[in-house]
Amino acid sequence: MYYIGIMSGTSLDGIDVGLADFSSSRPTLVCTAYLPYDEYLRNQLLELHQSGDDELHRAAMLGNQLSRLYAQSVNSLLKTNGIAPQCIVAIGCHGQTVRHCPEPEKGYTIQLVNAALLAELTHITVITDFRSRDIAAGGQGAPLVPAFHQALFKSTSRHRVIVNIGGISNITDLEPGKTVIGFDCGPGNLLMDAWCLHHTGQAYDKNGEWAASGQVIPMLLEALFIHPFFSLPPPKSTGRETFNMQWLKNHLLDNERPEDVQATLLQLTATAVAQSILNYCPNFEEVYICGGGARNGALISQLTAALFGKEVALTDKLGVDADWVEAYAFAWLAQQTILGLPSNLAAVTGAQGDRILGAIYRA
Ligand SMILES: Nc1ncnc2c1ncn2[C@@H]1O[C@H](COP(=O)(O)OP(=O)(O)OP(=O)(O)O)[C@@H](O)[C@H]1O
Ligand SMILES: CC(=O)N[C@H]1[C@@H]2OC[C@@H](O2)[C@@H](O)[C@@H]1O[C@H](C)C(=O)O
Repeated sequence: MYYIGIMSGTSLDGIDVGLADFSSSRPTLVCTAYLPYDEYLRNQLLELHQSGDDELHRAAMLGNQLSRLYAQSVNSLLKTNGIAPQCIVAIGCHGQTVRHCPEPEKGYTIQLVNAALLAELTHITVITDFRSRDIAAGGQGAPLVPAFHQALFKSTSRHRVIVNIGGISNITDLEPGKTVIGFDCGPGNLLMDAWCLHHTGQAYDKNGEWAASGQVIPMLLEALFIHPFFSLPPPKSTGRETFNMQWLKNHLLDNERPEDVQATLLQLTATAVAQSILNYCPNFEEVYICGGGARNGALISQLTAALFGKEVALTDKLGVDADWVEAYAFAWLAQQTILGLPSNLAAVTGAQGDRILGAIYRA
Protein backbone atom coordinates (compact mmCIF):
# COMPACT_ATOMS: atom_id res chain seq x y z
CA MET A 1 0.00 0.00 0.00
CA TYR A 2 1.28 3.41 -1.01
CA TYR A 3 1.04 7.06 0.05
CA ILE A 4 1.18 10.10 -2.21
CA GLY A 5 2.66 13.47 -1.25
CA ILE A 6 1.77 16.67 -3.11
CA MET A 7 3.90 19.76 -2.55
CA SER A 8 3.38 23.16 -4.13
CA GLY A 9 5.77 25.45 -2.32
CA THR A 10 6.64 29.09 -1.83
CA SER A 11 8.57 29.29 -5.12
CA LEU A 12 5.21 29.10 -6.90
CA ASP A 13 6.90 27.12 -9.67
CA GLY A 14 4.48 24.21 -9.79
CA ILE A 15 3.30 20.95 -8.29
CA ASP A 16 5.56 18.11 -7.13
CA VAL A 17 3.92 14.72 -6.66
CA GLY A 18 5.68 11.72 -5.14
CA LEU A 19 4.35 8.20 -4.60
CA ALA A 20 6.02 6.42 -1.68
CA ASP A 21 6.13 2.94 -0.26
CA PHE A 22 6.67 2.81 3.51
CA SER A 23 5.78 -0.85 3.90
CA SER A 24 9.33 -2.11 4.41
CA SER A 25 12.05 -0.89 6.76
CA ARG A 26 13.59 0.87 3.76
CA PRO A 27 11.04 3.39 2.45
CA THR A 28 11.17 4.06 -1.26
CA LEU A 29 10.00 6.80 -3.55
CA VAL A 30 8.36 4.76 -6.30
CA CYS A 31 7.50 7.39 -8.91
CA THR A 32 7.12 11.15 -9.27
CA ALA A 33 5.51 13.80 -11.45
CA TYR A 34 5.90 17.56 -11.86
CA LEU A 35 3.35 19.96 -13.27
CA PRO A 36 4.54 23.56 -13.72
CA TYR A 37 2.19 26.49 -13.07
CA ASP A 38 1.46 28.75 -16.01
CA GLU A 39 2.26 32.42 -15.64
CA TYR A 40 -1.39 33.43 -15.21
CA LEU A 41 -1.96 31.04 -12.30
CA ARG A 42 1.33 32.06 -10.67
CA ASN A 43 0.33 35.72 -10.88
CA GLN A 44 -3.12 35.06 -9.47
CA LEU A 45 -1.54 33.22 -6.53
CA LEU A 46 0.98 36.00 -6.01
CA GLU A 47 -1.82 38.58 -5.90
CA LEU A 48 -3.54 36.62 -3.14
CA HIS A 49 -0.54 37.11 -0.87
CA GLN A 50 -1.95 40.60 -0.23
CA SER A 51 -5.44 41.77 0.55
CA GLY A 52 -7.54 42.82 -2.44
CA ASP A 53 -11.04 42.89 -3.89
CA ASP A 54 -13.22 39.85 -3.32
CA GLU A 55 -10.28 37.84 -2.05
CA LEU A 56 -12.37 35.16 -0.33
CA HIS A 57 -14.02 34.29 -3.63
CA ARG A 58 -10.74 34.40 -5.51
CA ALA A 59 -9.11 32.18 -2.87
CA ALA A 60 -11.90 29.63 -3.12
CA MET A 61 -11.75 29.62 -6.93
CA LEU A 62 -7.99 29.14 -6.88
CA GLY A 63 -8.37 26.36 -4.30
CA ASN A 64 -10.69 24.60 -6.75
CA GLN A 65 -8.40 25.20 -9.70
CA LEU A 66 -5.36 23.95 -7.81
CA SER A 67 -7.25 20.85 -6.66
CA ARG A 68 -8.15 20.01 -10.24
CA LEU A 69 -4.47 20.31 -11.17
CA TYR A 70 -3.47 18.20 -8.15
CA ALA A 71 -6.02 15.55 -9.18
CA GLN A 72 -4.85 15.65 -12.79
CA SER A 73 -1.24 15.12 -11.65
CA VAL A 74 -2.17 12.24 -9.34
CA ASN A 75 -4.45 10.52 -11.84
CA SER A 76 -1.92 10.72 -14.63
CA LEU A 77 0.90 9.50 -12.36
CA LEU A 78 -1.19 6.47 -11.40
CA LYS A 79 -2.18 5.79 -15.01
CA THR A 80 1.37 6.10 -16.34
CA ASN A 81 2.66 3.70 -13.71
CA GLY A 82 -0.25 1.25 -13.86
CA ILE A 83 -1.22 1.73 -10.21
CA ALA A 84 -4.88 1.59 -9.15
CA PRO A 85 -6.24 4.35 -6.83
CA GLN A 86 -7.24 1.57 -4.39
CA CYS A 87 -3.53 0.91 -3.79
CA ILE A 88 -3.11 4.39 -2.28
CA VAL A 89 -3.89 4.69 1.42
CA ALA A 90 -3.92 8.48 1.36
CA ILE A 91 -2.68 11.62 -0.31
CA GLY A 92 -0.88 14.19 1.85
CA CYS A 93 -1.55 17.50 0.13
CA HIS A 94 0.21 20.60 1.41
CA GLY A 95 -1.84 23.11 -0.59
CA GLN A 96 -0.54 26.50 -1.67
CA THR A 97 0.50 28.84 1.12
CA VAL A 98 -0.86 32.34 0.53
CA ARG A 99 -0.64 33.64 4.10
CA HIS A 100 1.48 32.54 7.05
CA CYS A 101 1.04 34.35 10.33
CA PRO A 102 2.19 32.14 13.20
CA GLU A 103 2.15 34.91 15.80
CA PRO A 104 0.81 34.15 19.29
CA GLU A 105 -2.86 35.09 19.81
CA LYS A 106 -3.58 35.82 16.13
CA GLY A 107 -1.85 32.77 14.73
CA TYR A 108 -3.11 31.29 11.47
CA THR A 109 -1.78 29.93 8.21
CA ILE A 110 -3.61 29.49 4.92
CA GLN A 111 -2.84 26.85 2.31
CA LEU A 112 -5.23 26.91 -0.63
CA VAL A 113 -6.73 23.55 -1.62
CA ASN A 114 -10.21 22.11 -1.83
CA ALA A 115 -9.40 18.74 -0.27
CA ALA A 116 -13.00 17.54 -0.61
CA LEU A 117 -12.83 18.11 -4.35
CA LEU A 118 -9.44 16.39 -4.57
CA ALA A 119 -10.87 13.34 -2.76
CA GLU A 120 -13.83 13.30 -5.16
CA LEU A 121 -11.65 13.60 -8.25
CA THR A 122 -9.12 10.94 -7.22
CA HIS A 123 -11.31 8.57 -5.11
CA ILE A 124 -8.47 8.61 -2.60
CA THR A 125 -8.44 9.78 1.04
CA VAL A 126 -6.87 13.23 1.27
CA ILE A 127 -5.08 14.75 4.25
CA THR A 128 -4.39 18.45 4.32
CA ASP A 129 -4.05 21.48 6.63
CA PHE A 130 -0.96 20.06 8.30
CA ARG A 131 0.14 23.32 9.91
CA SER A 132 -2.90 24.64 11.80
CA ARG A 133 -2.82 22.23 14.72
CA ASP A 134 0.79 23.04 15.49
CA ILE A 135 0.00 26.77 15.42
CA ALA A 136 -3.02 26.21 17.67
CA ALA A 137 -0.62 24.52 20.09
CA GLY A 138 1.55 27.64 20.13
CA GLY A 139 3.98 26.57 17.39
CA GLN A 140 5.15 28.14 14.16
CA GLY A 141 3.39 25.51 12.05
CA ALA A 142 6.66 25.30 10.10
CA PRO A 143 9.01 23.86 9.17
CA LEU A 144 7.41 20.41 9.29
CA VAL A 145 9.93 18.43 7.22
CA PRO A 146 12.50 18.08 10.05
CA ALA A 147 10.56 15.08 11.44
CA PHE A 148 10.81 13.40 8.05
CA HIS A 149 14.49 14.31 7.74
CA GLN A 150 15.00 12.67 11.12
CA ALA A 151 13.13 9.53 10.05
CA LEU A 152 15.02 9.19 6.79
CA PHE A 153 18.42 10.82 7.13
CA LYS A 154 19.51 10.69 10.78
CA SER A 155 22.77 8.83 11.38
CA THR A 156 23.89 7.43 14.73
CA SER A 157 27.51 8.40 14.07
CA ARG A 158 27.64 11.40 11.72
CA HIS A 159 26.38 14.88 12.57
CA ARG A 160 24.33 15.85 9.53
CA VAL A 161 22.55 19.04 8.59
CA ILE A 162 19.83 18.95 5.92
CA VAL A 163 19.21 22.17 4.03
CA ASN A 164 16.10 22.75 1.92
CA ILE A 165 16.43 25.63 -0.52
CA GLY A 166 12.99 26.29 -1.96
CA GLY A 167 11.34 29.70 -2.12
CA ILE A 168 12.32 30.00 1.54
CA SER A 169 15.30 28.09 2.96
CA ASN A 170 15.20 25.94 6.09
CA ILE A 171 17.60 23.65 7.94
CA THR A 172 17.34 20.53 10.08
CA ASP A 173 20.11 19.71 12.55
CA LEU A 174 20.53 15.95 12.99
CA GLU A 175 23.17 15.66 15.70
CA PRO A 176 23.57 12.10 17.00
CA GLY A 177 22.15 11.74 20.50
CA LYS A 178 20.62 15.25 20.49
CA THR A 179 17.10 16.60 20.04
CA VAL A 180 16.47 17.56 16.43
CA ILE A 181 16.20 21.27 15.78
CA GLY A 182 15.21 23.08 12.61
CA PHE A 183 13.99 26.46 11.42
CA ASP A 184 13.58 28.75 8.42
CA CYS A 185 16.79 30.65 7.61
CA GLY A 186 15.27 33.35 5.36
CA PRO A 187 14.90 33.69 1.60
CA GLY A 188 15.86 30.73 -0.54
CA ASN A 189 15.16 31.31 -4.23
CA LEU A 190 12.16 33.61 -4.12
CA LEU A 191 13.97 36.96 -4.31
CA MET A 192 16.41 35.68 -6.93
CA ASP A 193 13.47 34.34 -8.96
CA ALA A 194 11.52 37.59 -8.79
CA TRP A 195 14.53 39.74 -9.73
CA CYS A 196 15.50 37.39 -12.55
CA LEU A 197 11.98 37.37 -14.00
CA HIS A 198 11.76 41.14 -13.83
CA HIS A 199 15.06 41.72 -15.66
CA THR A 200 15.52 38.73 -17.94
CA GLY A 201 12.02 37.32 -18.42
CA GLN A 202 13.28 33.96 -17.13
CA ALA A 203 11.46 32.39 -14.15
CA TYR A 204 14.77 31.55 -12.47
CA ASP A 205 18.49 32.04 -12.90
CA LYS A 206 19.64 28.71 -14.29
CA ASN A 207 22.58 27.38 -12.31
CA GLY A 208 23.04 30.90 -10.93
CA GLU A 209 24.88 31.90 -14.12
CA TRP A 210 23.45 35.42 -14.26
CA ALA A 211 24.30 35.99 -10.60
CA ALA A 212 27.83 34.68 -11.24
CA SER A 213 28.26 37.34 -13.94
CA GLY A 214 27.73 40.10 -11.34
CA GLN A 215 29.52 41.39 -8.28
CA VAL A 216 28.12 41.37 -4.75
CA ILE A 217 27.22 44.90 -3.56
CA PRO A 218 28.50 44.86 0.05
CA MET A 219 26.38 47.81 1.23
CA LEU A 220 23.20 46.30 -0.15
CA LEU A 221 24.00 42.94 1.39
CA GLU A 222 24.62 44.57 4.74
CA ALA A 223 21.38 46.57 4.52
CA LEU A 224 19.34 43.46 3.68
CA PHE A 225 20.87 41.59 6.62
CA ILE A 226 19.61 44.24 9.03
CA HIS A 227 16.18 42.61 8.84
CA PRO A 228 15.46 41.31 12.37
CA PHE A 229 14.38 37.88 11.11
CA PHE A 230 18.02 36.92 10.50
CA SER A 231 19.08 37.46 14.11
CA LEU A 232 15.88 36.13 15.67
CA PRO A 233 16.56 32.88 17.56
CA PRO A 234 14.53 29.79 16.61
CA PRO A 235 11.77 28.66 16.60
CA LYS A 236 11.06 30.79 13.57
CA SER A 237 9.40 30.58 10.16
CA THR A 238 8.83 33.08 7.41
CA GLY A 239 7.37 33.62 3.97
CA ARG A 240 6.51 36.07 1.22
CA GLU A 241 4.86 38.43 3.74
CA THR A 242 8.38 39.26 4.93
CA PHE A 243 10.69 38.64 1.99
CA ASN A 244 9.31 39.98 -1.28
CA MET A 245 10.12 42.28 -4.18
CA GLN A 246 8.83 45.35 -2.33
CA TRP A 247 11.16 44.67 0.58
CA LEU A 248 14.07 44.37 -1.85
CA LYS A 249 13.11 47.54 -3.73
CA ASN A 250 13.00 49.48 -0.45
CA HIS A 251 16.74 48.87 -0.18
CA LEU A 252 17.74 49.74 -3.74
CA LEU A 253 19.16 53.05 -4.97
CA ASP A 254 18.04 52.20 -8.52
CA ASN A 255 21.49 52.73 -9.99
CA GLU A 256 22.71 49.18 -9.33
CA ARG A 257 23.54 46.86 -12.20
CA PRO A 258 20.81 44.15 -12.22
CA GLU A 259 23.35 41.33 -12.31
CA ASP A 260 25.06 42.80 -9.24
CA VAL A 261 21.75 42.79 -7.37
CA GLN A 262 21.29 39.16 -8.41
CA ALA A 263 24.78 38.30 -7.14
CA THR A 264 23.92 40.03 -3.86
CA LEU A 265 20.64 38.10 -3.51
CA LEU A 266 22.44 34.83 -4.13
CA GLN A 267 24.97 35.78 -1.46
CA LEU A 268 22.14 36.72 0.91
CA THR A 269 20.68 33.21 0.61
CA ALA A 270 24.05 31.48 0.92
CA THR A 271 25.10 33.56 3.93
CA ALA A 272 21.73 33.25 5.71
CA VAL A 273 21.92 29.45 5.44
CA ALA A 274 25.61 29.31 6.39
CA GLN A 275 25.15 31.59 9.42
CA SER A 276 22.21 29.48 10.59
CA ILE A 277 24.36 26.35 10.41
CA LEU A 278 27.44 27.89 12.01
CA ASN A 279 25.42 29.48 14.84
CA TYR A 280 23.08 26.62 15.68
CA CYS A 281 24.85 23.43 14.51
CA PRO A 282 28.48 24.31 15.28
CA ASN A 283 29.77 20.73 15.37
CA PHE A 284 28.27 19.70 12.06
CA GLU A 285 30.19 17.25 9.89
CA GLU A 286 28.12 16.91 6.71
CA VAL A 287 25.63 19.15 4.91
CA TYR A 288 23.07 17.79 2.45
CA ILE A 289 21.04 20.05 0.21
CA CYS A 290 17.59 19.51 -1.27
CA GLY A 291 14.99 21.70 -3.00
CA GLY A 292 15.36 23.50 -6.32
CA GLY A 293 18.27 25.59 -4.99
CA ALA A 294 20.34 22.41 -5.07
CA ARG A 295 20.39 22.88 -8.87
CA ASN A 296 21.99 26.32 -8.55
CA GLY A 297 25.73 25.59 -8.83
CA ALA A 298 26.78 29.16 -8.04
CA LEU A 299 24.68 29.13 -4.87
CA ILE A 300 26.14 25.81 -3.72
CA SER A 301 29.68 27.14 -4.34
CA GLN A 302 29.01 30.23 -2.23
CA LEU A 303 27.43 28.14 0.51
CA THR A 304 30.37 25.73 0.52
CA ALA A 305 32.79 28.66 0.76
CA ALA A 306 30.81 30.20 3.64
CA LEU A 307 31.00 26.85 5.45
CA PHE A 308 34.79 26.90 5.13
CA GLY A 309 34.83 24.13 2.57
CA LYS A 310 33.13 21.51 4.76
CA GLU A 311 31.48 18.71 2.81
CA VAL A 312 28.32 19.91 1.05
CA ALA A 313 26.48 17.33 -1.07
CA LEU A 314 22.97 16.77 -2.38
CA THR A 315 20.52 14.46 -0.58
CA ASP A 316 20.91 12.25 -3.68
CA LYS A 317 23.98 10.95 -1.85
CA LEU A 318 21.68 9.78 0.96
CA GLY A 319 19.44 8.02 -1.56
CA VAL A 320 16.76 10.68 -2.14
CA ASP A 321 16.78 12.91 -5.22
CA ALA A 322 17.07 16.54 -4.03
CA ASP A 323 14.03 17.56 -6.11
CA TRP A 324 11.65 15.18 -4.39
CA VAL A 325 12.35 15.38 -0.67
CA GLU A 326 9.39 17.65 0.15
CA ALA A 327 6.77 15.68 -1.83
CA TYR A 328 8.14 12.51 -0.22
CA ALA A 329 7.82 14.25 3.17
CA PHE A 330 4.12 14.96 2.64
CA ALA A 331 3.49 11.31 1.76
CA TRP A 332 5.19 10.45 5.08
CA LEU A 333 3.20 13.10 6.96
CA ALA A 334 0.00 11.58 5.53
CA GLN A 335 1.05 8.19 6.86
CA GLN A 336 1.66 9.65 10.31
CA THR A 337 -1.87 11.09 10.32
CA ILE A 338 -3.45 7.82 9.21
CA LEU A 339 -1.48 5.92 11.87
CA GLY A 340 -2.52 8.47 14.50
CA LEU A 341 1.08 9.47 15.19
CA PRO A 342 2.36 12.99 15.88
CA SER A 343 4.46 14.58 13.16
CA ASN A 344 5.41 18.00 14.43
CA LEU A 345 8.56 18.30 16.48
CA ALA A 346 7.77 20.60 19.37
CA ALA A 347 11.46 21.46 19.73
CA VAL A 348 11.43 22.70 16.14
CA THR A 349 8.15 24.59 15.91
CA GLY A 350 7.89 25.70 19.53
CA ALA A 351 4.50 24.02 20.01
CA GLN A 352 3.46 23.04 23.52
CA GLY A 353 3.79 19.39 22.58
CA ASP A 354 3.73 16.81 19.84
CA ARG A 355 0.47 16.76 17.90
CA ILE A 356 -1.19 14.62 15.26
CA LEU A 357 -1.36 16.91 12.24
CA GLY A 358 -3.78 17.21 9.36
CA ALA A 359 -7.47 17.08 8.50
CA ILE A 360 -8.74 13.88 6.87
CA TYR A 361 -11.18 13.80 3.93
CA ARG A 362 -12.09 10.13 3.48
CA ALA A 363 -12.38 8.70 0.00
N1 LIG B 1 18.64 24.54 -12.66
C1 LIG B 1 18.34 25.44 -11.71
N2 LIG B 1 19.17 26.49 -11.47
C2 LIG B 1 18.89 27.41 -10.53
N3 LIG B 1 17.78 27.37 -9.77
C3 LIG B 1 16.92 26.35 -9.95
C4 LIG B 1 17.14 25.33 -10.91
N4 LIG B 1 16.11 24.46 -10.86
C5 LIG B 1 15.26 24.93 -9.90
N5 LIG B 1 15.74 26.06 -9.36
C6 LIG B 1 15.13 26.91 -8.33
O1 LIG B 1 14.32 26.10 -7.49
C7 LIG B 1 13.02 26.67 -7.36
C8 LIG B 1 12.02 25.58 -7.07
O2 LIG B 1 12.42 24.94 -5.90
P1 LIG B 1 11.46 24.03 -5.07
O3 LIG B 1 10.68 23.18 -5.99
O4 LIG B 1 12.26 23.38 -4.02
O5 LIG B 1 10.50 25.11 -4.45
P2 LIG B 1 9.25 25.00 -3.50
O6 LIG B 1 8.74 23.60 -3.47
O7 LIG B 1 8.35 26.07 -3.92
O8 LIG B 1 9.92 25.35 -2.14
P3 LIG B 1 9.56 25.53 -0.60
O9 LIG B 1 8.20 25.04 -0.35
O10 LIG B 1 10.59 24.71 0.08
O11 LIG B 1 9.74 26.97 -0.36
C9 LIG B 1 12.81 27.44 -8.64
O12 LIG B 1 11.87 28.48 -8.46
C10 LIG B 1 14.22 27.96 -8.91
O13 LIG B 1 14.46 29.13 -8.21
C1 LIG C 1 4.23 28.32 5.67
C2 LIG C 1 4.96 27.54 4.65
O1 LIG C 1 4.38 27.13 3.66
N1 LIG C 1 6.26 27.30 4.88
C3 LIG C 1 7.11 26.52 4.00
C4 LIG C 1 8.07 27.44 3.26
O2 LIG C 1 8.86 26.69 2.34
C5 LIG C 1 10.09 26.32 2.99
C6 LIG C 1 9.91 26.83 4.38
O3 LIG C 1 9.03 27.95 4.17
C7 LIG C 1 9.18 25.82 5.30
O4 LIG C 1 9.03 26.44 6.54
C8 LIG C 1 7.79 25.45 4.80
O5 LIG C 1 7.71 24.30 4.01
C9 LIG C 1 8.26 23.04 4.34
C10 LIG C 1 7.66 22.00 3.49
C11 LIG C 1 8.14 22.64 5.82
O6 LIG C 1 7.13 22.90 6.45
O7 LIG C 1 9.05 22.00 6.30
